[in-house]
Amino acid sequence: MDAREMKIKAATAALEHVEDGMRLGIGTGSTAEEFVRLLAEKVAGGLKVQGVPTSERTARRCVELGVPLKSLDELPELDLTIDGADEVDGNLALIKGGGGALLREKIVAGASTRMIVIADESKVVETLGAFALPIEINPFGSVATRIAIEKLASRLGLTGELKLRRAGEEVFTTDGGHHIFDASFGRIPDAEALAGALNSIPGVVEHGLFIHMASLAIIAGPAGARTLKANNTGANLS
Ligand SMILES: O=C[C@H](O)[C@H](O)[C@H](O)COP(=O)(O)O
Repeated sequence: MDAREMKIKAATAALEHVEDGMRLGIGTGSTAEEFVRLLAEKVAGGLKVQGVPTSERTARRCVELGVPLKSLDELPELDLTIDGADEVDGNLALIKGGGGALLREKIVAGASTRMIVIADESKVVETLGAFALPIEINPFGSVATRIAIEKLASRLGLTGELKLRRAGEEVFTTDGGHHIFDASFGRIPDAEALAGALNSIPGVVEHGLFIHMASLAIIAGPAGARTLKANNTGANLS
């Protein structure tokens, strides 16, 4: 099974959690896009859902494929969000934001009763941090914000490069008009402490640590899909 087939496998299993009439948060990224494609087929077949997209990219894809959309202001309470991740640990703590959608993803997941993560086995780690942590910042005072992040991380025993994300020649700009530092801290033993600390820096808009947000991860590997719940419990799906 190649990488795309694994994403499809996870997205297919996630679709089983979608029920008629649901208000659905719809994630961003290549795995979430497989979910959108499969969801659109179900919608064409009569399934009634209302989706809230986590990015302009996902919104465009939903419109192209005919998935009905609402804004989060129109639909501020959601039943379920299905989204991808860059890393997942055994307690379902996540790193997200590789596609730059972390802020809207976190707002949408926070407005949802449940969040299900879909990913392939390559995303599962023992300790978060091999993937550089996206930190969304306000462009104003970004040098001061960088220094504040570095000082604070160092107090937690973390050091590493903070790379300003670029899109070709330009600085990458998020849907919210912000910039992103990708922080290569390496292993993050206490993600909760880092998350809290980053939230205390005024120039930090949001960070890609999603802790205690997901209730289930559907992980697809060459042999099939399995579920992962907090504290390493879960089951094989096929
Ligand atoms: O900002 C992007 C998101 O957090 C994505 O869900 C994450 O980067 C995973 O994307 P993919 O499914 O393409 O690996």
